[in-house]
Amino acid sequence: MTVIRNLSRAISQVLQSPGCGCQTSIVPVRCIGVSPRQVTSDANFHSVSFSETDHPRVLITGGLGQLGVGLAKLLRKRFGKNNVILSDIRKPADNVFYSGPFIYSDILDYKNLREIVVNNRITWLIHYSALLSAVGEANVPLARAVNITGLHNILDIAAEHSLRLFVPSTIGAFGPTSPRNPTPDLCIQRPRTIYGVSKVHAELMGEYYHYRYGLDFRCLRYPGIISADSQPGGGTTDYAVQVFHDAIKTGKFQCNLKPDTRLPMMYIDDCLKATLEVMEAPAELLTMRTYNINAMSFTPEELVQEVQKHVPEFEVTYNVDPVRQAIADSWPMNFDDNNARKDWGWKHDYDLPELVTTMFNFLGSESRIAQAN
Ligand SMILES: NC(=O)c1ccc[n+]([C@@H]2O[C@H](COP(=O)([O-])OP(=O)(O)OC[C@H]3O[C@@H](n4cnc5c(N)ncnc54)[C@H](O)[C@@H]3O)[C@@H](O)[C@H]2O)c1
Ligand SMILES: C[C@@H](O)[C@H](N)C(=O)O
Repeated sequence: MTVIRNLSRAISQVLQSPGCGCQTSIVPVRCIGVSPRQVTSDANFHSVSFSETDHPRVLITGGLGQLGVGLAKLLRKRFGKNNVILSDIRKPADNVFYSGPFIYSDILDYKNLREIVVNNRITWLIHYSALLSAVGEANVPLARAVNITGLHNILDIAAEHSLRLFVPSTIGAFGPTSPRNPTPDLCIQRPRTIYGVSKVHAELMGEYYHYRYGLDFRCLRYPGIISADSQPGGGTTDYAVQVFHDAIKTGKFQCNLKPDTRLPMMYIDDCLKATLEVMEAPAELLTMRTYNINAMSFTPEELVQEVQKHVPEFEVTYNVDPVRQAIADSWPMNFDDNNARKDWGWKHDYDLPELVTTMFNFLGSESRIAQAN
């Protein structure tokens, strides 16, 4: 019995090693790189073999947005600076450029993506490029190209090169006919934004590639993310970041959502921690490939009350943006993330008071430094 237990533990350790993207085969001998673009209907993907001490070689697409730079910092601490490559179509700031490898990559250029993956021996792909909810509604053709066509490129590259692939989804993948309080992992998903539609598409395509081709696809539905040292890229939850900057700069804030609009939110450190944890989770713990994650849920009114504990004279007025309000009214109010907690031990660190204190500590010290210079 002991021998069998040890043997099965050894096999599962091989399957759990960070670089191993294999679920379908117990003995991943070598990579057979077959792309769904190139091949037969019954193709099966196999993993590259890795020694257990190997670190993954990570490529982050869309890395200059709100989340990518922070994720690169976290992953570089864990896997080494040169094992994590940031990429985007924009020009990086000096501090980002000099903090580790950066490369130009347009996800709509399949050949260029493939070249980057091959030349850098990438094993993990974190796909952050996207147009968010509000900017997506302002430019539907571009959102469709980046969020859907771009995703197809990413899926094919990941399958062809046996990568472990992370694609974030969002609370925006639900719509007005979904249960909103709370919203479980599995329920009706009929979003009314191109952003939401593209994210449901990503969830379904990723899961399909997983079951059809053995792609190691992993996906978390993020709530609205709040960060101090990076700006949001044009979403419906952006107000919850701007409020801190305005409280410090002017003591006044104009909110573009109604005071009682409740949405799930999360501090960036929790979001990045969850992303690393799900990427490192042993495959056999994942009973699903797409999980809700949650930390807190609040309205603008509740956030303002918490902000006023730090800036008592803080004033807010409401000037509702009908596009953003309609989007927010169709999204979850509370997120049910019990499956993530049960399967791979997800646990958030920041609640609302902790988040607000952390934001003010960070932004306050930044503005003191700016005043001193
Ligand atoms: N920030 C949030 O609150 C939040 C919540 C849920 C899900 N997400 C998801 O997390 C991911 C990262 O979010 P973010 O807030 O950092 O987004 P962001 O909008 O701040 O950044 C997206 C990046 O994608 C890049 N990009 C656009 N077109 C591209 C192309 N053709 N090729 C390569 N890059 C391109 C942009 O230059 C930008 O830097 C997105 O997929 C988003 O949907 C974010
Ligand atoms: C929620 C999330 O996907 C993004 N922050 C948006 O509002 O569009």
